[in-house]
Amino acid sequence: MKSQLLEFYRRESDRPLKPVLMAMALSGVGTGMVVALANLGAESAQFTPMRSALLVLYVAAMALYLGGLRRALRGGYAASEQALQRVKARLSCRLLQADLGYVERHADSGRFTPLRQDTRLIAEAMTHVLFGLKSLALFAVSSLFMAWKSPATFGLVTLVFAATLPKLIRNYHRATGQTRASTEREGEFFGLFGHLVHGFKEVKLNRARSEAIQADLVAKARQAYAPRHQVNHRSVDDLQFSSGIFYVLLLVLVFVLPEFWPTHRDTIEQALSTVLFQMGPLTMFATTLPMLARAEAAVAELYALEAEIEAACHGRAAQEALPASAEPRVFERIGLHGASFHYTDAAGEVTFVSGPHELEIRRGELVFIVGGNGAGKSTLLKLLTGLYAPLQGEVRLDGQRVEACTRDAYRELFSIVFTDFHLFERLHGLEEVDAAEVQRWLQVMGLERKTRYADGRFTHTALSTEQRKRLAFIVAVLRNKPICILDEVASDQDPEFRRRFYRELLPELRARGTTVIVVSHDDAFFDCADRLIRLQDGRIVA
Ligand SMILES: Nc1ncnc2c1ncn2[C@@H]1O[C@H](COP(=O)(O)OP(=O)(O)OP(=O)(O)O)[C@@H](O)[C@H]1O
Repeated sequence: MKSQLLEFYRRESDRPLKPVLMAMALSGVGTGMVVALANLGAESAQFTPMRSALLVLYVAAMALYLGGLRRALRGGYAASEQALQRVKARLSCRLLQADLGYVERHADSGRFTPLRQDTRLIAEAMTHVLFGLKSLALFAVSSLFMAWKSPATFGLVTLVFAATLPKLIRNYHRATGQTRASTEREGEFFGLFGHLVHGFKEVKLNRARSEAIQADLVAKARQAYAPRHQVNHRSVDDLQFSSGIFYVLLLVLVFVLPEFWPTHRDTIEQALSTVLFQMGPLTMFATTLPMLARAEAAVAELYALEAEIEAACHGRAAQEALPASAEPRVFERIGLHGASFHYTDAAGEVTFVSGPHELEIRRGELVFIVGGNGAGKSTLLKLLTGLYAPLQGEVRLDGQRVEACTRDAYRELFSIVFTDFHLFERLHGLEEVDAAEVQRWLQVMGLERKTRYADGRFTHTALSTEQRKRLAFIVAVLRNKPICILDEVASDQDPEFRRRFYRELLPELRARGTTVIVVSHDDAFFDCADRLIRLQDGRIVA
């Protein structure tokens, strides 16, 4: 039986798994020997050389048990933690290489919940793997003891065990499949739960919406529970079946066999104690199976997510730190030449086409992109900045086509504040920034009494939406990139700030050599731009 879980630990960790499993198996053997030797020792109270030998063996078995357990648990936990840390790091690094479209499609869908939930399950599963193995080893030792004490009973137990095992294995595989189905449903539940948290204000204000969401959440939770419920039921059935069959066996041994086979009466006590001795590990093993099935499903889910992210990377190699020389710091012009992009819906139908565009922006320009809502301004920016690869045509930097292999470096030209900007907790990548410079910008933006900059972060970010947008603007400016893109940064700011933004801040940025591209609806300030680019229905019209 091939276990994806064991394969996962083996593949993802440097620590060899075999010695860990071996140590746990030996620990199980040690436990079995301790119990068997105690049984043998109890047979006679006389001090004989035989009893002394048993005592020595008992101490050795105890050492085997304790030593094996320590080695196995320490090694096992270390291997599973290392494996998970490696997979989490790999997945997050690969996600950074994935297409923006893929992340946009799944951002609110709960698709990334396996990273949190499944990794926890896999971490916990190591304990179940090890104790399951220990139970099997213990079962094997007790069987040997039984074979020695009562070969007939051993034969009977082996027969029963052989008849039971295929059913347990079949159920184990079925449980793995059903747990995966349940995980998918759970992802949908967490997706909706994320929406609830983000849209909490709206939900709070509207009873009908709140009730509908509640009903949807309950339905999704129930759908996730249904397959898991079946798995749980079957595991209880399995447990009942495997222990029940042993009780039947006991019944046969104690009440039936002696009637037909009188000599069996002499060994009945021994047989009885060894069968009872076997029941513990077997029951323990049966209880670990559902947990292992869940972890197997979690591994499959995690690798499926990785394959999906990998596909969204389109064969791009894992990113190594970009050499500073690869980052274009100086340019003369960037442009779109016949470049177009489109969105599709779930059925693959095109829902919006941006382009084809002919556009060139020169170094030092202050350009405004204008147009109605949904005209395609943000999409054009994503195309221009290399966040979306053109589906047709090309993006050029100083006349050179930007290829898949140079797109990462090309993107380094830009710092951007999008309309749906995100403020990270720390100013990642700005560790060397001059604190006095940050303070100066906080003053310029009228935020000096609202927050401070310390230890690589703004001390207080629970500000109004527009104040947060000003912080995002500061971060973009501090990045000091050749091109700064500001998507509707000023649209909802107060009139005085808006005036300063268009009349003072933008010219200041241009004066220090930054090319500035601004998306704006503020027609009162269109005169500030060197050039207007007007969009309508995804096309540049002027
Ligand atoms: N990630 C996306 N997936 C699918 N369709 C999208 C996506 N983003 C935008 N669209 C669609 O593309 C069209 C253009 O959107 P875009 O955001 O580029 O317009 P915009 O001019 O920036 O709008 P606004 O002024 O309202 O911000 C819209 O019809 C929108 O529904």
